[in-house]
Amino acid sequence: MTIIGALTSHLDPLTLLITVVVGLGMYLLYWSTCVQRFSSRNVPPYPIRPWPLCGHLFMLTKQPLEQLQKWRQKTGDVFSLDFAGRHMVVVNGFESLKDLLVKKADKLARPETFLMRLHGDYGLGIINSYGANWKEQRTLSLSILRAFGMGRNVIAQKIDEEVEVFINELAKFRGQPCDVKLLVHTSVANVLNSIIIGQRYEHGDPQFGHFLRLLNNLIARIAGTSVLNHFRLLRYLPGDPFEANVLKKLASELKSMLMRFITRERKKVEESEKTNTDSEDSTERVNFIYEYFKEKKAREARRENTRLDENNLSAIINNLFGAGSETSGNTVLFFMLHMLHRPEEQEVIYAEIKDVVGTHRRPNMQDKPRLNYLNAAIMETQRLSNIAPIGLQRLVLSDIEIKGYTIPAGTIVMPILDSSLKDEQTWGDPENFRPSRFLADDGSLLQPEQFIPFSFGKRVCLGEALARMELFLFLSALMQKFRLEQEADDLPDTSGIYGITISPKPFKVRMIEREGIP
Ligand code: HEM
Repeated sequence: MTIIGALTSHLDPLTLLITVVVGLGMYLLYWSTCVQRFSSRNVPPYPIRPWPLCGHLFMLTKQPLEQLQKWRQKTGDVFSLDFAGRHMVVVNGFESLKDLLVKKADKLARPETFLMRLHGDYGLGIINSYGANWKEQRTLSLSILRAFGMGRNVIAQKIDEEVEVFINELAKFRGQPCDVKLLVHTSVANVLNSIIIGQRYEHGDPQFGHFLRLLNNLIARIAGTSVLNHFRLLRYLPGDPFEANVLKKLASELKSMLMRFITRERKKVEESEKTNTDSEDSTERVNFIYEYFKEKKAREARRENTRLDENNLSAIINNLFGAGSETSGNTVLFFMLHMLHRPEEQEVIYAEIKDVVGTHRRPNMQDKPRLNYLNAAIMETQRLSNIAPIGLQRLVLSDIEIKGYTIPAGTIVMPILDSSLKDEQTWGDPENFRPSRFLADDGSLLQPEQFIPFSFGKRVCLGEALARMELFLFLSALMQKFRLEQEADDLPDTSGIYGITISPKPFKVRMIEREGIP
């Protein structure tokens, strides 16, 4: 719902008038101090004069990336925007992004959003925290995930279990046109279930279905409430026109579901301590929550000062599900879309798999270094159809210099990852899907430093290794087993829909089984 729609349908004329007058007065007051504050400093310029009250906010609604690129051409790599009185700075281009995200990383935190305030999780977990707490939570989370990926590689095993179900479910369509979105997202969420809570669910399980609906419902509503980040007064409007209370209810239901798993695993750790039965081989034991508690207990036993606790753990689980399901799922879907557009690329990938792996077994992680064309096609999907093109925002803690401009403390910075992934000078023809750009003349895989779909610096995506493994195992099995064919004469569009991440528009595909694949 638009602001105007929400205001007019929920307020009587007098309240509306008072709201407008008070809002305007506050804005003018803010604006005059804002102009004074910035006029004396070397801050990045505006590309265009901001509108009263909302600044540039509503100039960015429909195709934000395209608009940001137009402004970049006019103003340069680094420019300012005004979001309802809040100073924002947009940073483009590989060198400026590196300066910001790698060299100046210590002077950056995350800004608090309305949603974080609603959840009460600003400063908790990984995504929304910074400083010492972020460091402790991130370091432990990463080391748990790394340990799962080492030796017998529990993560690869868990993904492979899910891949088998995924492939069998796809085969059930028997080449009929199907919308695979739910299947893809369910499979990817199930990988996270296995890793985080230690159990997977059957597709169609009512409890899992409820969890997925909650998560999707929550994610779908977040974009609608983002206006509240900038117009704080609107939070107090009667009638909940932006559904903030619905969001709060959904979030607390999700949290209490997760708390049940947290309690279960805490009890398991306490039980195993009492009975001394913590067997290394127990696959049931291998889950993120259990390992987190085990480490918490160990630090407490050593009387270390630790911030490991249930509030941080619950925030981390939210972070992992929030950041880890849509992202990988949408990348799988974009890959399928690009394959539909390019039957000839499908045949190259299939021939490579047939040559390296054969058709008697599914590809595994040992095959990955030898399936370079497939790896290049996955990278090209992530470059061209990046699901997080605007990156994650930063809050500047103390003044920094980028490209000769001063970005003052308190500013929110938007790092535009797409500006590196689609840079014409780097890629030549950035708008074309051309996997061979990632291959050297001898067929080996290139890793250009400008390829940053997972961002870079100390805040680089925590799930990068997991996501790469998922993408490889799901997509190699998919390309080995099926040829993808379009449903109708018109090929589905490869452009995305803006939300929390970029997702493909709904499409149908025929999954045609190749001969002789298990
Ligand atoms: C194709 C899949 C994925 C892509 C493209 C992706 C991309 C990103 C990007 C661009 C960021 C922002 C980094 C920054 O702030 O500069 C990020 C952060 C993060 N991602 Fe991912 N991600 C993916 C999958 C995953 C998965 C599978 C997980 C975990 C299960 C995950 C967990 C996280 C977390 C926890 C952060 C916050 C890191 C921090 O603030 O320290 N991501 N991701």
